[in-house]
Amino acid sequence: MPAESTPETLVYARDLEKRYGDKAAVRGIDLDIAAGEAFGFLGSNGAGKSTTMRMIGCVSIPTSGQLTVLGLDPQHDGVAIRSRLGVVPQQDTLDSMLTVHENLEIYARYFGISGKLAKRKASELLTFVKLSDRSKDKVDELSGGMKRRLAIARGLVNDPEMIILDEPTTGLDPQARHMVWERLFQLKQRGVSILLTTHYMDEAEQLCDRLVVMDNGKIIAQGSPSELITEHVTKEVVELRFNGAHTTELADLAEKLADLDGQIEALPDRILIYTNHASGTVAEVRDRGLEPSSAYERRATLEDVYLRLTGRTLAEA
Ligand SMILES: Nc1ncnc2c1ncn2[C@@H]1O[C@H](COP(=O)(O)OP(=O)(O)OP(=O)(O)O)[C@@H](O)[C@H]1O
Repeated sequence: MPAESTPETLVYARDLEKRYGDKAAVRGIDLDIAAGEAFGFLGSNGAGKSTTMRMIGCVSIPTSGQLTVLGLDPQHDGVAIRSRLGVVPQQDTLDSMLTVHENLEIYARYFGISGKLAKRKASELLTFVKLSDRSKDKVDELSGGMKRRLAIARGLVNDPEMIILDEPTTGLDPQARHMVWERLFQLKQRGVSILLTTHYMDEAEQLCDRLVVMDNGKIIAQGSPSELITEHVTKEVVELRFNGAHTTELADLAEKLADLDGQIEALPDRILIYTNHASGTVAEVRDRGLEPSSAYERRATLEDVYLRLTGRTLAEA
């Protein structure tokens, strides 16, 4: 165990790298994730989030660098680490031939839990993820959100100290997402550490104590959601839209605002003004002869942080 990794350190990484042939998927990242944290990996497609999670989950061997998980070395103690982790992969890997209850019961056997104990555990977990009334149904009869909750229950079969979730709410409708979030809040309250990847800024803001923003295999920023916002953007944002105006026209309009107190960002469909004094900004815009078709003030979010750091919105990435 490296000197820097303490019993409270769940994940410790230094200069961690993963290459696939010539392609570097993860390019020398450092991580210090403490027990009890909800820790997020935020970034666009191909940023390296899943590859990092796979290394932490001991299913992918790092090409170079240092990595310890729960104080152990994944290359030598993979089995011991995995027995203490819960993993909820991005792809649905539930067994559609089995019932909801059987999925949990049979998965429990991989961890040496069988018989009455496995049945009891499956029932308890179905209560936890609010699927008790569907326990005899086949998995295919569940909605996407229910399947995701079942996958979370399955990841909890071995009472893990840490659960790893790869994009837990991608593709779910808002109500289903909230159900998943609520279960994850509950888990956190029970002291389970949570690692998750997400494309969703609101998810990261809701769930994560700390997070890293990844881009092109590197960590480009890290901190709590509020630290990231304070460090990289202003408190408030004014969003301006101009009927029918797109990239080129908006870039021209943005130039007329260059002397305003704030940073101006022209997107393909709107102009953003980052400022600490949103009130009064729209009047100043009008003073310069510009008439937005809509203007509204909001607080800055992680989406703004991502935009400032990469020059792209996550939707464009
Ligand atoms: N098994 C593999 N073989 C070759 N290249 C891979 C492999 N797995 C991932 N990559 C590449 O590594 C890079 C990082 O991929 P990764 O899946 O870690 O990104 P991600 O941030 O999780 O993206 P997403 O949000 O789409 O899941 C991508 O360019 C991807 O094509």
